[in-house]
Amino acid sequence: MSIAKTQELLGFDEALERYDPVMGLEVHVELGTNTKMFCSCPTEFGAAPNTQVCPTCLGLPGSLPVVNGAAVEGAIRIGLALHCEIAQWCRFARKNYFYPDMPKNFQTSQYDEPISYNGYLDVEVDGRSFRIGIERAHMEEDTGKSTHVGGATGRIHGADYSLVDYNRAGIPLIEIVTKPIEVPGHLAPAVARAYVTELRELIRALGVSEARMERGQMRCDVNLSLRPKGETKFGTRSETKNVNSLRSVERATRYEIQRHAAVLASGGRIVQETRHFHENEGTTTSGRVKEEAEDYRYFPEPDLVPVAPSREWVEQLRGTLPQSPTVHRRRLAAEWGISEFDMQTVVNAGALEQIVATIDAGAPSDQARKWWTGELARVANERGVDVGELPITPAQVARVVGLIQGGELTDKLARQVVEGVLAGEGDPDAVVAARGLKVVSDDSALLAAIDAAIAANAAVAEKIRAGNHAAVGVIIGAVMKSTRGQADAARVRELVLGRLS
Ligand SMILES: Nc1ncnc2c1ncn2[C@@H]1O[C@H](COP(=O)(O)OP(=O)(O)OP(=O)(O)O)[C@@H](O)[C@H]1O
Ligand SMILES: [Mg+2]
Ligand SMILES: [Mg+2]
Repeated sequence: MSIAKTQELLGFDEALERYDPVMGLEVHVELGTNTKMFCSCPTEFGAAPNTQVCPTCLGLPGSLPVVNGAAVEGAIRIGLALHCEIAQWCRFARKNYFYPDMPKNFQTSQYDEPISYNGYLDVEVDGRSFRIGIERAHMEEDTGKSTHVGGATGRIHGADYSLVDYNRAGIPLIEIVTKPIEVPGHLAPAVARAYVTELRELIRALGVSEARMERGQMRCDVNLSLRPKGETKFGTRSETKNVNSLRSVERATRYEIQRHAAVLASGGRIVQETRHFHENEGTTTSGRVKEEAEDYRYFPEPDLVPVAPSREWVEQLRGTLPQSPTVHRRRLAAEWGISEFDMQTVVNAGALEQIVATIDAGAPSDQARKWWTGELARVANERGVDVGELPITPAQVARVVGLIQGGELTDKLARQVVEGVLAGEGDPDAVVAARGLKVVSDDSALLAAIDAAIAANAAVAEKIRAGNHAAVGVIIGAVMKSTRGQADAARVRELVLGRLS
């Protein structure tokens, strides 16, 4: 059943003839610290619900928060990597609102005094570079996680009941907010995706988070507005919350451009509201009318001392920054002998990390690239997920490549092995065994198949005997068919010619 109401859309190109989009991206990153932001609860992913909680992260009376130094360090390193200024002195603030996933009824965040501000990140799309301004990157804590059960939709409206897990409440978050982004409209969705991709690479290079979007370790809010061409004043924005894959960031941006355009073109008004993106339908629906900043009644957190990182510490942390992802990619491209354009294809496929890991597991770089940007990218696209979410590991891909190079699999058989791994049939070797996919390398077995093919194609065999070697393909084809593609074609050719000379 389609849940999202079908909404009038304007064609993408048509929308961009009349309006220019303005975007703002808010990315939340969960830091991979051992303990939470303001208490010493563990942060392990996947623990039984409500087992990693204490009076502080549950907001019980009498509990007091203490700032996690490792989280501040992570925040500063992220700020420095984004070319931000680091505050000499900053405070936490209470952001007040009521929601069941937030036991304290306020979120400890930062408001007008973020730890870092005014930076940028460069991204590349279609061979063009865009500098995305960073407004600020501030520290806060995550909320609990709610699950809405039953009802007609499985969503909060109409659910029978909701469950909440507070293990996530209090996990350190860095919220990275861009300045308004103005790029050529037709590139806006790709630039949004490229920005989140680049940011993810950077966060991983820093080692501060695994930034796995499918685990919610990195989530993006897509703010979007349109303004009539030639106008300078920004239009009213919508804010699509918690978009959780690279592909969805791109799709949500595109959808909102088309939806805004349809509303505006028909004389309607955009209301400032939060929206939800639905992966299956590729649409957004209205969430809640957005609070204004004053609705949150921000005020300085009285239970925490200000954070005043010394300049020596900041400079020392600057010294720990990794090579920028751009420089790192240039080095890899040179190592692999590919152009920067090919490298961009790899990055935009979101496959860089998988390829590096596959090479580390022993595969040559061209083979690793071929699988991740070819067959696996195709399957990911078909399933509507990012390649990193496919149920196959770099080590498994490296094993498949190894089997091809050892002459035990042909390319065609290898694709079936990969299909088996993706279908959950186990490791490559298990799939080979279970599906009987090994190359038939035993000559006597091949000869039996060859003799049968010769007998079935007597006229062709006669031509080959008479010296017409071009006809050999017919016999090879018949052998490949009878061995279900499990023979090595080159070896079959040798044997057929040997038989018929
Ligand atoms: N008219 C607009 N059109 C598109 N983007 C906008 C517009 N005005 C602001 N933005 C962008 O939207 C984002 C707003 O994020 P910000 O965190 O500042 O505020 P918020 O969304 O009100 O707060 P919250 O953190 O509670 O979601 C920024 O990236 C900003 O650049
Ligand atoms: Mg927002
Ligand atoms: Mg925000």
